[in-house]
Amino acid sequence: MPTPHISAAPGDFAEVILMPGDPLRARYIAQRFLQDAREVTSVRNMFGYTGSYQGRRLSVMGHGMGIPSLSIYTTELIREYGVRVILRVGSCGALRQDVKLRDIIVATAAGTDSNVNRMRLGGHDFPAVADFMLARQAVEAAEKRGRPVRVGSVFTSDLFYAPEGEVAKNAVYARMGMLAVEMEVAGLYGVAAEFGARALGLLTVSDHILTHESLSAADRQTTFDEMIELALDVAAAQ
Ligand SMILES: O=P(O)(O)O[C@H]1O[C@H](CO)[C@@H](O)[C@H]1O
Ligand SMILES: O=c1cc[nH]c(=O)[nH]1
Repeated sequence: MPTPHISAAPGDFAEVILMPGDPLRARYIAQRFLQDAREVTSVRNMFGYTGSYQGRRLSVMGHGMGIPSLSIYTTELIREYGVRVILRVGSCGALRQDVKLRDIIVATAAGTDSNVNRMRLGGHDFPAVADFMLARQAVEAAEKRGRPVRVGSVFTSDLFYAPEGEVAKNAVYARMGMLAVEMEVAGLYGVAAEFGARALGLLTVSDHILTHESLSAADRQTTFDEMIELALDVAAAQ
């Protein structure tokens, strides 16, 4: 049944879905990589498509920016549409000099300044970790394609434009081993845990917090093919 945020009919989504924040990146992925892609939802222009990739039924849909938006779409996809595997394909800002623009990150875990996972766990800390098999398959797919990836934790921030005190914390996140900052992965892992799905965040570095290099909005929409191909390899293996 349609939800307040998704107009698709029952069965319209595949069990495996790729999710970028940007709905236009979702459209790009559907048009470029899926066979027989069909738009299944467009409420609020948060486009979703279902088609196939290498013979496997597959969906792609935007999840918007920030944990609250992602949580709405992923909860409804899992609970109402039977989605079982969610692969976020996002952008992020590098926190360390050894992480470069356009590097691909397999986000095995995420710290966060958001309170949502504590709300899920009675006020306690939640281990926001990726599904191990999905992470392993992503790393294996990268090795097979001869494509280097960074594997490690990221920081999921509620604020894109952080006040000075919060910006200063970027150095702490880096010191604590985090590779990059973005805005959804910790929330995705919390939703997946609560509703029994499996999830992985793959990220491409679009900005550098230390060097201030950055990609354009157009680049973020259409030039993440190397990461998307890895996500498709993982999706095809489910
Ligand atoms: O490019 P996406 O997937 O949207 O990811 C990153 O970009 C947005 C901020 O510009 C946030 O959603 C952040 O997580
Ligand atoms: O959340 C994000 C996404 C991309 N780049 C950043 O600096 N932050």
